[in-house]
Amino acid sequence: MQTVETNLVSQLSLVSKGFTDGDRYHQVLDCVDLALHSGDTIALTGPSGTGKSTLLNIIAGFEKIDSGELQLLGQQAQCWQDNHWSHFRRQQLGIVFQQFNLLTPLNVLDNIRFPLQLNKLKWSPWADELINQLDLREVLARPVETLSGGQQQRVAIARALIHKPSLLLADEPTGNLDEKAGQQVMQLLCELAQAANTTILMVTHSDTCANYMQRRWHLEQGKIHE
Ligand SMILES: Nc1ncnc2c1ncn2[C@@H]1O[C@H](COP(=O)(O)OP(=O)(O)OP(=O)(O)O)[C@@H](O)[C@H]1O
Repeated sequence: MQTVETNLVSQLSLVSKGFTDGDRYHQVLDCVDLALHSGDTIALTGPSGTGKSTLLNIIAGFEKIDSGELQLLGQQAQCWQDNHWSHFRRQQLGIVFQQFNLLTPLNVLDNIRFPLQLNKLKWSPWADELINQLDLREVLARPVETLSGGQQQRVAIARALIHKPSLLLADEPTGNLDEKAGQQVMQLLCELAQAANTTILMVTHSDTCANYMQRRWHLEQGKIHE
């Protein structure tokens, strides 16, 4: 009898993905197998251009796989329709994009509480803690486009965490922050992982940040090495 792993958040089996560049095919993931369990915190490292963002985009449903299987919360996600992906992203996922992807007509507070409104959730003590820890209280009324890169990154982190997602995908979440702010963000991520059993897959080029995570996956030449 097949046993079902209840704490399995995502599993990739023999996943391959590539892009066509003119008449050249560039393989980015080559038969990758990996499993993410509840509460796992993983740093994803590897040289520039090896496919780290692509892997996050696949798990978030922004890129389709060429072959293999993608499982999310026990379901075959490669068969999901757009509305199923939207539902999953809204309820289960927090994403910190490399380019932040903030909602530019809105101010900081409206950006941060957007996931709460989508999920019909109330403001919580955790929301206040995020704002304080990320030092955003003074700028809540400011339009996001008037903020510095580091401030925008902190808004993006607050927005990704505010609904306590079961899975957080973060693409270099401390890339624009100074050392102190970067360490505060890493501590927040670890706190969230413990308090809410959130699984974290975080792309980073920083050894210091990677050391905050329990495990490290290195992506190179299409393969993941632990
Ligand atoms: N939509 C796309 N169309 C064509 N090529 C793409 C696309 N997305 C990514 N690529 C290519 O796939 C490769 C992997 O890109 P990806 O952004 O995933 O790398 P990365 O490891 O995240 O890089 P970095 O560390 O510089 O952010 C690169 O060669 C990139 O040019």
